[in-house]
Amino acid sequence: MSGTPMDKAAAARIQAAAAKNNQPTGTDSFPARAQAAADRNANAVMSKLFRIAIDGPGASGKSTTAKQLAKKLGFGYIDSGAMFRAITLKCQQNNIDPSDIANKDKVTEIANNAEIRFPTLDQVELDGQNVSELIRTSNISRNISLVASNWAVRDILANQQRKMAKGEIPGTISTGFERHGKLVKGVVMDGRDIGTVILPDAELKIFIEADVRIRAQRRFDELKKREGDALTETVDDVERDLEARDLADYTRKIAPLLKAKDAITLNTSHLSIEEQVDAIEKMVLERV
Ligand SMILES: Nc1ncnc2c1ncn2[C@@H]1O[C@H](COP(=O)(O)OP(=O)(O)O)[C@@H](O)[C@H]1O
Ligand SMILES: Nc1ccn([C@H]2C[C@H](O)[C@@H](COP(=O)(O)OP(=O)(O)O)O2)c(=O)n1
Repeated sequence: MSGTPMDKAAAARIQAAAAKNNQPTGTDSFPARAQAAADRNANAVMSKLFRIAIDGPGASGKSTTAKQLAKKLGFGYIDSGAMFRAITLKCQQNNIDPSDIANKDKVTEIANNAEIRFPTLDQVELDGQNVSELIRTSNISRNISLVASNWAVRDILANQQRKMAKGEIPGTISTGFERHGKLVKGVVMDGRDIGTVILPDAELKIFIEADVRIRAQRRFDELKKREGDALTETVDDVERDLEARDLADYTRKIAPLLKAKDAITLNTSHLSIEEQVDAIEKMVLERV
């Protein structure tokens, strides 16, 4: 795609200067080269990704919003929580208890060797297997905080998350959208430390919140839909689990859940999914 044409006055000025200096004005002329440089510059601006960092506590609506937003804008999507969930699952599959300090190196090895991919907006793959459903059980949620507070695991995943955001590790593709005649490509990443640690210079940072009872009810409904009569937990159980995980996330020493200074708070307690997606889409359009 070519960039914005130089304005006529600038081209005329260059043409006049070239004539004065007796320079050629054909395809290898200064104006032609200046136009090519302007095009390259415009393309460089367009190839810079618009990065949206979404953080917040569990079941506040981050991933639902991030996915729909990514779909609407044609952006890539990286679910950083799913990566911690996948490592927790892999520990369980290998009978490694992450709470046992003696297993520290084994947990690091698991994280180092785990290949986590997002082939579509809704799919999570671990070592080539679709684990999208397996990672969302309450059992994984209850055991994840030990993995999330392991600095070696965080370091390994942080590295992968930054590479994914740059497109250096294959992820969901950004096709982008047209705005003012330019193609805007981007990526949405959600988690706990995206705006503070992973992408501190993201173009837009959102901190999503919702009342804990509302979050518990939403997560309960989701689990009920997935597990049906097999679900043994009540809304109160889900609320207790969420509170315990929030506490672990807010108080851990490394990369705690924190609202970045320049993040915009969005409370979704009384919003519909469509309203929260539209609100962030509006913020994106205001900035590009
Ligand atoms: N505004 C909303 N109204 C009703 N349900 C919602 C809303 N936002 C999210 N949900 C639902 O709440 C549950 C938790 O949302 P999710 O996006 O998974 O949260 P998070 O990624 O923050 O853990 C999902 O089942 C989702 O469909
Ligand atoms: N960037 C991130 C993302 C998730 N985590 C950890 C802490 C979270 O409690 C778990 C699960 O995250 P996830 O976003 O999947 O959880 P919820 O869907 O919000 O319940 O992973 C993290 O430490 N850092």
